[in-house]
Order: sequence, then structure tokens, then C-alpha cells
Amino acid sequence: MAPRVVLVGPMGAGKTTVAGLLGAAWGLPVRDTDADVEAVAGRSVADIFVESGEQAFRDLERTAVAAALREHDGVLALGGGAVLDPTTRDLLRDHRVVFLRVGLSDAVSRVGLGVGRPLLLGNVRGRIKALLDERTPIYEEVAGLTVDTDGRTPEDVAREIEEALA
Ligand SMILES: Nc1ncnc2c1ncn2[C@@H]1O[C@H](COP(=O)(O)OP(=O)(O)OP(=O)(O)O)[C@@H](O)[C@H]1O
Ligand SMILES: O=C(O)C1=C[C@@H](O)[C@@H](O)[C@H](O)C1
Ligand SMILES: [Mg+2]
Repeated sequence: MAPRVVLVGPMGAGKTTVAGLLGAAWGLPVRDTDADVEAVAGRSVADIFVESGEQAFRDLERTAVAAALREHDGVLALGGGAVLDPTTRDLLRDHRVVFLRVGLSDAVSRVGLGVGRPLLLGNVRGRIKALLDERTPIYEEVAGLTVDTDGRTPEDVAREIEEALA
């Protein structure tokens, strides 16, 4: 068993949204590792960051990603920073990974004030720029396919993935 597709990309790329559309189109279950971490911890991602720190979140996330890659037979969306973990990157080599690319201005308009996204607190635009600069090469490294999402609807993005994997 393995996910049909694993979506990676920065906050605001549309991983959760597009995963839902692909699951509906294929009649497959959808899983999102941010939701898995929240279920295990019994707290929101934001609360875990504030109360226990980012490293505690990353430890929970590593375990949640490994479990989902092993068990989930549908569409899987990863948290935006999951690919920072070298163990996760190793595991992803055996999977169909799609990078949802988003540029700075579309990402900023999609995340709004960044509510619920603790890494964006204070300076949404500056934080997203830094994360895009730092992580884009990592997303490109783990993904077999990159799909541009700027100026496109989630439906259009999902359709491109469906066609590419058909
Ligand atoms: N292609 C798109 N065009 C316009 N808006 C979009 C697009 N994709 C997603 N959105 C909107 O952007 C917001 C963020 O999308 P979503 O939560 O799916 O991103 P994400 O990649 O899962 O982010 P995170 O890493 O924070 O979980 C949502 O309000 C969603 O409706
Ligand atoms: O890009 C990131 O590092 C994050 C993205 C979100 O999906 C959450 O996993 C959390 O807010 C951290
Ligand atoms: Mg998401």
C-alpha cells in the first residue's frame, strides 16, 4: 500500500485544497499530516508550536509522515515543512511526489494574515519569502513533478495532476 500521490509545497500552495479535489475525483480517501499531528497531540499546530516549540512539532510530524506513507492508500498532503527532515526525504524517494509551486504574491494573498500558521507570525510576506528561498530547492529535489499554481484555480491544478498521473 502507498499513497496514490503525495503533495508537497509551501504554505498557501494549496496542498490541502488540491488533495481534497483529487480524492473526490478518484474516489480515494484523503489524509493531511497536519491534521494527523493535531489528532495525535490533541492540540492545534499553532498550539504545539507555542506550547512545546517547533522541534516538538517536527518530531510528531516525522512520525505522522512515516505512518501515512506506510498506511495510506489515497491522496496525501504533507505539512509545508515536512520535507526539511532528512528521514522524510529518504522515505519520499519511493513515492509519487508532486510539488505545488507558488510564487510570493499568490502565497501571501492565499494565507492572508497567517492565522493558524505559526511560522508566519509577525511579517507574513518576509517569512514566506524566506521560506520560499530556503525550501524551493528541497521541494524540487523530492518531487518527480512540479505543478505551477500561480493564477490558477485549485480545480485546474488538480486536473493537471490527474492528467499527468493518468
Ligand atoms: N490555486 C489556488 N488559487 C487560489 N486560492 C487557492 C488555491 N489553492 C488554494 N487556495 C486557497 O489558499 C488557501 C490555502 O490553501 P491550503 O490550505 O490548501 O494550502 P496548504 O498548501 O495546505 O497550506 P499549509 O501548508 O499551511 O497547510 C485556502 O484558503 C485555499 O482556498
Ligand atoms: O511550512 C511549514 O513549516 C509549516 C506548514 C504547515 O503545513 C504546518 O505544518 C506548520 O504551520 C508549519
Ligand atoms: Mg494544508
